Amino acid sequence: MAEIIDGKALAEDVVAKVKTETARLTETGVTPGLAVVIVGEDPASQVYVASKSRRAKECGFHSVQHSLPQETGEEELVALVEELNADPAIHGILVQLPLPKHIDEGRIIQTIDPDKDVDGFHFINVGRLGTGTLGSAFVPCTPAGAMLMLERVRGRDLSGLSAVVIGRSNIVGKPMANLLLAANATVTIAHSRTKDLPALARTADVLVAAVGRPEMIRGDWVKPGATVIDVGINRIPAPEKGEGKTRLVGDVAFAEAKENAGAITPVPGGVGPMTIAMLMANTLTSAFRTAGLEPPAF
Ligand SMILES: Nc1nc2c(c(=O)[nH]1)N[C@@H](CN(C=O)c1ccc(C(=O)N[C@@H](CCC(=O)O)C(=O)O)cc1)CN2
Repeated sequence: MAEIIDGKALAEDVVAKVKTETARLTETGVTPGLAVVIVGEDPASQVYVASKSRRAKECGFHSVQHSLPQETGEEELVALVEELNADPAIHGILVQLPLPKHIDEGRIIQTIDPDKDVDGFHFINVGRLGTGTLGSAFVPCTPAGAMLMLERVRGRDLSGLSAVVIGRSNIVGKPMANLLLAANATVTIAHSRTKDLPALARTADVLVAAVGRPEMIRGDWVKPGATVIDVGINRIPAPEKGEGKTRLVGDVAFAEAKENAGAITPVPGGVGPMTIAMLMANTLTSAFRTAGLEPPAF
């Protein structure tokens, strides 16, 4: 039976460290500032943004939230991001995704000052991560959190281990693969066109699922003793809980996979809470850099 890697507990540890380091930085006259921008009324996005703003306050940050209506124009959003770029009290800017369809997401992300891009989505930060220039990069929060969870069971150096990342998104799959490579794992990125995915998954000492398909990765895809990191967060119908009720599941069939895995992250309570904790860590890092100080390591 696998060890369950508790994302909620680890997220609390990260936030506790952010709080301590924020207090230390604030004594020098710099308070970390985070601006969170949301456009529209998507209920899940509203929950995530509220959690981010709440966590930022809890950490002692200067926390600003801009909630814009669904019909906000692209130029208006660009203007807001430029204003935040120029605001010295703001060290981190996060624009919640997805944006409404009439707004070019790519343009908005590239408008964010790379040195305030605490989501790590700007080309400059993608390039820094891709070239292993991690000292100056912002690493996207979900893969950064997933790596901390992995570190708890496998340590920092993954030399000699094979890692398979299922999913090739810019937000999770590709940065995760780069982080695993930077930790010396031998990395394969798999996707919907990969031949015999179950057989490839079974070769992995570290299996990362980031496909966005509920419970696609079955128990017999998991090599005995492997570490399984489930990045998927999918809401599915749960008629057993009552009519119209839903429940959250990952991309991994958890009950089956935990029988084979050595360690596994749950959903909920796994990578999700770590995403928000790492946003706090990235914002703190940005504030330390702005102050010309060495940021704490997470
Ligand atoms: N600009 C960004 N947009 C989005 C990101 C991101 O990193 N940056 N990631 C996701 C959503 N997300 C944060 O924004 C996020 C998703 C899920 C969780 C989380 O804690 N999930 C809980 C379950 C919550 C529930 O009950 O619904 C869990 O897994 O335990 C946190 C953050 C897309 N957009």
